[in-house]
Amino acid sequence: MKPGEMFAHIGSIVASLMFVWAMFKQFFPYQLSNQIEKHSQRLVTLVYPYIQITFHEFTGERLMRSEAYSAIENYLSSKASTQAKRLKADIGKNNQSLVLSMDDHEEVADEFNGVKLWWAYGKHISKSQSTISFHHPMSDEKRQRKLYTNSGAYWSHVVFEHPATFQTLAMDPKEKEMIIDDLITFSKAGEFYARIGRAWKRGYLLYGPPGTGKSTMIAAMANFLGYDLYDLELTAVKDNTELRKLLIETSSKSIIVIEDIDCSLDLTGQRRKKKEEVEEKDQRQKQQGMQEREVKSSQVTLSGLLNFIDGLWSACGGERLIVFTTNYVEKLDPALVRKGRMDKHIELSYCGYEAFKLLARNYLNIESHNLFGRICELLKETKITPAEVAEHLMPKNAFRDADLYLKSLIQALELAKEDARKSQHDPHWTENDSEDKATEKSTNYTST
Ligand SMILES: Nc1ncnc2c1ncn2[C@@H]1O[C@H](COP(=O)(O)OP(=O)(O)OP(=O)(O)O)[C@@H](O)[C@H]1O
Ligand SMILES: [Mg+2]
Repeated sequence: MKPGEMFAHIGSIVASLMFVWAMFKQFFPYQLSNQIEKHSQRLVTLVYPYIQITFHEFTGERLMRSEAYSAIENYLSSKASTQAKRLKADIGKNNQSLVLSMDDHEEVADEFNGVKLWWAYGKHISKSQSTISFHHPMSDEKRQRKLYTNSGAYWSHVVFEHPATFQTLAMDPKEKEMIIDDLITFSKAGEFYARIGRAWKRGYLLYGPPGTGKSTMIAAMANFLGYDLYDLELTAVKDNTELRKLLIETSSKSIIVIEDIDCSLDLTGQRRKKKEEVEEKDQRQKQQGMQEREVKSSQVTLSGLLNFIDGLWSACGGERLIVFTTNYVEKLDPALVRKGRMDKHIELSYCGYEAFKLLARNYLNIESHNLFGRICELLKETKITPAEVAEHLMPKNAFRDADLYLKSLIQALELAKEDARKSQHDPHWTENDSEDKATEKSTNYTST
C-alpha cells in the first residue's frame, strides 16, 4: 500500500469512527459525552489529515430544508446506487421509477479535481446530517424540482414534472424570443442586482382570456430555468403575517405564482372605501350563507403583498420570479400593475397563424398543408384560443389523418365567425377586433 493510499484508508476509518460516535453519543449523559468529544476531537486533529464539513438537512430558525443538502442529495443519487451497499428507496418521477439514495451511515467515495472525498450520511439526534465535502458542481438538470402549494400557512410539495416547454408553447415567435431573452438575462444578473442594491427578483404579469396558455407558460418558464414553483393560493392565507411567513420560506431559484389575482380576495378593491367594502362583504356573506368566521378568514391586503414585492424580502437573497396571472387586466388595481412592480406585462391572446402552425407541427407533425391557407384567413377573422385549437388537433384515435383534424378546426372557426357576426350588436365586439388585438399586442408587451 502506498503512503497516499494508506492515509486515505486511515482517513476513511477515522471518518467512520466519528460517525459512530455521532450516533452513539446521544446514549451518554450530556456532561460525559461533552468531555469525551472535547478530548477525542483534540486527539483526532493530531492524526486526522482531512477536513470534515457537515451539511444539515434543516437549517435556520424555521428549520427550512437546506438547499445545499438537496443539491448534494441529487448529486449523490447516481453514485450512491453504484457504491453504497445499503440504499433507501423512494418513488421518483412519474411515480414509475424507484429513486435510490444512501441509507443511514453509508459512505461513498468521490473525486473532485484530483482530490479524494468521502460522502457519508448520518442521523444526528433529531436532525439529519450528512458529513460531506463540497466544491462540487451541482447540476441544475439533475435537480429534482418541486411544485409547492400552500394550505393555510404551510407549504407542501410534490415533484414538479410538467412537460411544457417554450418549444411547445404556441405564441408569437418574436414575443417568445423576447421572453426567453428576458429570463436568461435575469437569471445571469445576480451581480448586477447586487451592485445596484436591489433584490434579485422580477415580476411578470400574464394576462389574457382562459385557455391562452398562461399556466402553460409558467410551467415552461420553470422548466427553462430549472426553478422550483410555489403556487401561492392567496385565498387560503389568513393575513399578512402568514403571507410573509410563506414568502420568506420560499427558496432561491424559484417562481412564485399567484394565479387569477383578480379573484384572489379584495386585492383589486383594497383601495375602495371601507364602508363600501363592509357592505359588500355583508352582502356576500348573506348570499353565500357563510359563517362570519369564514368571511373574516382571509385578510391579506394589497399593500401587504406590494410591500413584499417591493423588496422587504430582499434579505432572503437569491433569485425569484413572481408571476401573477389574470383574465381581466383592466380590473386590477393600477398600484399592482404599475411599472416597477411588475417588470413585464405579457399578453397571451387568441391563436394567431404562427401559433397555429406550431400547434399543427406538435400535434399533427406537419409543416404545411393545403388547408393552412384557409385556416390563416379564418384565424384573422375569429377569436379562438390555443386551447380550443389544440382540442381540435388532439388525436382522437390511432389513425392520424391531418385532413380530418384540420377540417374539424375549420368548421369550428367558421362557427365561431358566424357567432361573432350574430353578436355584432355587442359593443365589445367588432369584426376587426382580432386584428386590433394583434397590433395592440406588441405595444402591450412592455418592460422596464
Ligand atoms: N399558447 C399555448 N400553447 C400550447 N398549448 C396551449 C396554449 N394555450 C393553451 N394551451 C393548451 O390548453 C390548455 C389550457 O391552457 P392553460 O391552462 O395554460 O390556459 P390559461 O391561460 O392558464 O387559462 P386560465 O386563464 O383558465 O387559467 C393547456 O393544457 C394546453 O394544452
Ligand atoms: Mg391558468
